[in-house]
Amino acid sequence: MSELPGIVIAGASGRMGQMLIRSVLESDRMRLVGALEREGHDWVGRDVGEAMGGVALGVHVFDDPLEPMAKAQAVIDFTAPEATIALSGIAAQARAAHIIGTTGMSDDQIARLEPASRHSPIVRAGNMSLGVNLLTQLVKQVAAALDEDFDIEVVEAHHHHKVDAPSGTALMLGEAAAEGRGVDLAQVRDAARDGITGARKRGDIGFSVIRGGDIVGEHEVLFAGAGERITLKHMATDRALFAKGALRAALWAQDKAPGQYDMLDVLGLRG
Ligand SMILES: NC(=O)C1=CN([C@@H]2O[C@H](COP(=O)(O)OP(=O)(O)OC[C@H]3O[C@@H](n4cnc5c(N)ncnc54)[C@H](O)[C@@H]3O)[C@@H](O)[C@H]2O)C=CC1
Ligand SMILES: O=C(O)C1=N[C@H](C(=O)O)C[C@H](O)C1
Repeated sequence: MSELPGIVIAGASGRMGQMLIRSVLESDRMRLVGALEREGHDWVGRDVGEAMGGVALGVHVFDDPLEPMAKAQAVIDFTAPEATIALSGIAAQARAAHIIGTTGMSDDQIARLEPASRHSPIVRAGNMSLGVNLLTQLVKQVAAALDEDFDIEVVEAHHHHKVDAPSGTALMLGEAAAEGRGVDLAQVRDAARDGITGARKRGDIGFSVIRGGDIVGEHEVLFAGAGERITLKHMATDRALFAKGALRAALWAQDKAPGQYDMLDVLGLRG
């Protein structure tokens, strides 16, 4: 019988990193072969189980990805944009799938993933949950059915530690709305209202951002017309759902050709 796919978790000590490690350990379809943290982090060199406050697992935390990646069939990466770009090159060398949950990447940074995707599959999504990915398809459908008499607004709320805005999910939802309407999001995006902004521009897609407490992730797309409003909403109450999607992507990617994919591909939702 062939061995279970070996998984490396990047950003091991983070909110998602720890959730992902627990999820891999609970899975009977994959095995944890390594953990990564940034250079200088106090987890580097330690057993990851002990660093998490539990029993030793015989799996160590590295700051250099080369050694753990040599044993990996996939790396699951919820870190930060520049860390993700650097890791893409090493995943490509190892011919391992790179599952990217990191958000806040600029268009230039996303373009820098392309060389790696010629050697191994990359699955990247601003939100790995089934619910949000289904919601993008509903948003696209509603946006296609309504004209610009309906103003589209995306509202998101997250915990006070989050460093990027609008969230990756809000941008996915904005992209879905723009696609449904047949416009380029970059041309209609309005994400910075403050002061005397002037009246809302017809056709714009607006973004509002809330940061507070321990909110896991809430997203609402509002279609506001004259005398009526439609709202489509998703609420995440447990980070486990993002981890579940990421593990599913890691398994799905095992027999895929090099290239760039997203969770619509993984979940078979592309419409
Ligand atoms: N796509 C999705 O479904 C989801 C995406 N995210 C995104 O995942 C990212 C991480 O989120 P959190 O876990 O909440 O943040 P966090 O700040 O708790 O964790 C990030 C971890 O990455 C580590 N890191 C930074 N540079 C590194 C490097 N070069 N090598 C290895 N590790 C490095 C940090 O030390 C930290 O432990 C964010 O971009 C967030 O928006 C979060 C939840 C769901
Ligand atoms: O940083 C987070 O926590 C989350 N980030 C993702 C995003 O930017 O949309 C996904 C989820 O909402 C949680």
